[in-house]
Amino acid sequence: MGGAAAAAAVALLAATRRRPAAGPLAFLLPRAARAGLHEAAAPAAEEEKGRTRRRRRRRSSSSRLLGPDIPDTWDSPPRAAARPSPPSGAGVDYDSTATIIDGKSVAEDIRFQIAEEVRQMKNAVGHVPGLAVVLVGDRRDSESYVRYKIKGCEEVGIKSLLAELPGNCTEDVVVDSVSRFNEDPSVHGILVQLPLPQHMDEERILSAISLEKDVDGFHPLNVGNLALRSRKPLFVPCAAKACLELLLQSGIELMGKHVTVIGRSKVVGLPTSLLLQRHHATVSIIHAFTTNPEEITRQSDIVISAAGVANLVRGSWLKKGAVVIDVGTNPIEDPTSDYGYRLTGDVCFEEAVKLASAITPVPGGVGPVTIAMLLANTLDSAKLAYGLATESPEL
Ligand SMILES: Nc1nc(=O)c2c([nH]1)NC[C@@H]1CN(c3ccc(C(=O)N[C@@H](CCC(=O)O)C(=O)O)cc3)C=[N+]21
Repeated sequence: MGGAAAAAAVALLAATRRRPAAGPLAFLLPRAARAGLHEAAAPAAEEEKGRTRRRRRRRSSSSRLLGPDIPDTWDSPPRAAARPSPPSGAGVDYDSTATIIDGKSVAEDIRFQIAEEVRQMKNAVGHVPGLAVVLVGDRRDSESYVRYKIKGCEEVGIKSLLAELPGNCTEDVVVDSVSRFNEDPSVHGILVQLPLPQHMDEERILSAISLEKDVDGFHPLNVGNLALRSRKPLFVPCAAKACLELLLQSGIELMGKHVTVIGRSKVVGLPTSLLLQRHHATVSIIHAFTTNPEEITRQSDIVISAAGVANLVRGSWLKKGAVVIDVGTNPIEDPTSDYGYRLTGDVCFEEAVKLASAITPVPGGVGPVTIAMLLANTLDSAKLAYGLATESPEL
């Protein structure tokens, strides 16, 4: 190592040591992770900010949710702050409360359309789509989500199959169950409900799902194709699609907007941030090691929270007029409710509703649309299987 490189390495080490072990969201982490592990700070490379780019549509066929396919063409030399955008909703009276984005009715419309397509499929090929759900263990929240999924299938005429396995079964038993569904031609989508019991290797079980039936979109090839803008994944994770659907249907501009995604899970945070980049948003991702989450979030035009922490996002985290999408579904003990608990989001709704220009409630926001997107992915998979798809993704 040369002198300069060695000096740089020492400086980096020193900087690393100076960093606190974890940021304010560290309570999200298991104890072991909090104690020592931490990641390199992400360079705040907001390259696109303030620069103009030529907008040219190359291909009109890319589907709406995957975002418009526009090349990154940089003006040279870059002009700083070329497009100062006014604060979104400027001039609006913020004493008035936010528009409540009605996920239930969006989901209903999507289900109506899916039901019609399922009928057409049955007429054309004599088959309906099939969804298999694998539920391991007896978590109450997982049991309710699985119930919603099966009810959704019934409403649109999709066949559903449920494999319920005990929490103490072996990984092999789960993989066998997945393999049987892989081979069943009446099954077009397979979903293994997460989280799995701690002793199980999630990656092994999820990679047993065949790519063509991965309606959750968690297969590495689907995630990779989502990340590569020139490619199209077979399936995009349902919650990410739900967030984009709600933003697009609410007429919210994404191109060039600063969006903060709180959480980086494969179920929500990661795919949502990738999808947003395909829509040309400038994306900040906040997680348990982020040192200044409140500051970053307060600069955002749009905040999407999927941290799984009740009341994490307070009013002080939001810029006036921001759009808030709350993906959190946190079970809170409530003896007065039917199942002994109720759901609450990540966002302190009472505070946020006074500042935001639009906000999704919990329940009745992202959740129902997520289920509708699962049904949509299952329908798409069946269309591919029966040769009814008009547009084939790249593999
Ligand atoms: N392999 C896998 N795929 C998933 O997509 C997946 C998962 N595992 N594990 C858990 C999370 C969570 N999730 C929800 C979906 C719908 C509602 C939903 O419909 N919520 C209603 C609930 C209404 C109520 O209970 O009061 C609402 O928000 O209105 C909630 C949560 C999917 N997930």
